[in-house]
Amino acid sequence: MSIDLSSLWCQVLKILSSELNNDMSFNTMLKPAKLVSLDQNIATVEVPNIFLKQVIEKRYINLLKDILRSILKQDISIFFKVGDDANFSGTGLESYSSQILDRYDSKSFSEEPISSLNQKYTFDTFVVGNSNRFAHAASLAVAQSPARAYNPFFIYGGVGLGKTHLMHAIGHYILSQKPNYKVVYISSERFTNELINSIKDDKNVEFRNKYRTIDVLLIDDIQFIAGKERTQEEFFHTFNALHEANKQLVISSDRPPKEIPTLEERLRSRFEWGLITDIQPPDFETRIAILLKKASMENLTVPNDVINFIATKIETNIRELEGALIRIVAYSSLTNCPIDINLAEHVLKDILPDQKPKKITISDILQEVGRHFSLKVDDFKAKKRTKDLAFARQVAMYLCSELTDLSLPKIGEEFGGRDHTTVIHARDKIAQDMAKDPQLSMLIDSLKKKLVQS
Ligand SMILES: Nc1ncnc2c1ncn2[C@@H]1O[C@H](COP(=O)(O)OP(=O)(O)OP(=O)(O)O)[C@@H](O)[C@H]1O
Repeated sequence: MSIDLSSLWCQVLKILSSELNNDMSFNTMLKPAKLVSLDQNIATVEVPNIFLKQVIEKRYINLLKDILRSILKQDISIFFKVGDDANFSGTGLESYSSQILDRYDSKSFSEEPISSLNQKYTFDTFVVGNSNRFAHAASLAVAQSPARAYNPFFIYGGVGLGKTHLMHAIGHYILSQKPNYKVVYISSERFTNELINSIKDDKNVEFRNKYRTIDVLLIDDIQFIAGKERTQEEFFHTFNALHEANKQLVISSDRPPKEIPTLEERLRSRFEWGLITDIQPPDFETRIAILLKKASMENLTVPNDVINFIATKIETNIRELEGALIRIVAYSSLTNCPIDINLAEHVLKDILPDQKPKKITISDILQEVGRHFSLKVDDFKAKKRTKDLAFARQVAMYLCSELTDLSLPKIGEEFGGRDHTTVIHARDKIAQDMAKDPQLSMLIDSLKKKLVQS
């Protein structure tokens, strides 16, 4: 793509500043960011420090994606990296940038092996609790006997629960015992991009050699290759080559193999050959232990009541748990205020305004969809069946099945006593059409966003 990055970024910032209507957050959070590369459909945005990186990732990534999509007419993934530019220094937060594992350096295809293990992700720094005890024990067994204990080893669990950490820990452990081993950690997204680049650069053979001659392959977020035929095909052969050569494969995903949609059967069954283990969200005691460990690793002094407060507020994502701790410490150092509950409340209120997801009702959905299609709520319940109305009704049924926990018969009942099979048909039809029609997909996204935010 030959695009002038700075003029593209200027355009993005212009739209952003008018969308946000909020000069403060625009000036402090987003203005210092800059677009440093756009490779295939991956944009890399550099930000001055980890604090801004976390805030922008949490709050503005969807908006930025929408804007880039509207300008470039294609879906763009965005990765943030903390810049080492001198212009960015002086914020007092640079020390935190070392925590970033820059997994997404998406240059052209390179034959160099990747050995990007994060020094901080070891078994020593991993806090074991009920939620991850089995995953930890199995990871250790794999690390102690690569390709002999469990192969492949498949770890799954929700966002930010330690899957990547355990994979890196396996890699470090194996390298400490067998320094000559070729251990490769790669995200599935990068694997896909390298494959695309190797095709583009006519380097298929080199790509194959690179991935089929290693001793341990740690591949993260495998759900990303679902639906990507060529990547699945390539990965299938990589998997076979490594497995047949008795090399260790460790795979992570946000869900178990059988729940990954559009994953080829032959891959799914291979993922189930070895051991599958899950990681659950940590309980309160484990959250406290993780915060204490993190504070001591970073030499941070944080009072116990503040640690307790963070552990109470953030229940499901360890990345957010750590992020909250860092934000509180960063805020205190930038403002020279002591770390106490008041400051923690202030910082977390700002960053995590609403911990509890809003409960969305059928009536909310009918009103929102009705507003979009200029229909009255009663129209959805009526027997009338014009083409436009039928489509709006299907959209509303789809949203009801996605955003409420009501049963399908109950949803049908709310739409003028329709049968639950009508709801199933509407739900599946919209889901299938969304996969083919980006405009419909954008419409559903924007309706969802409005419903969640209203
Ligand atoms: N048990 C743990 N002990 C200490 N730190 C942990 C633990 N679990 C997770 N973390 C930390 O939480 C952060 C997020 O973990 P990680 O990146 O491994 O999550 P993930 O499950 O791979 O998330 P994603 O699905 O987003 O890739 C990391 O900084 C990691 O070190």
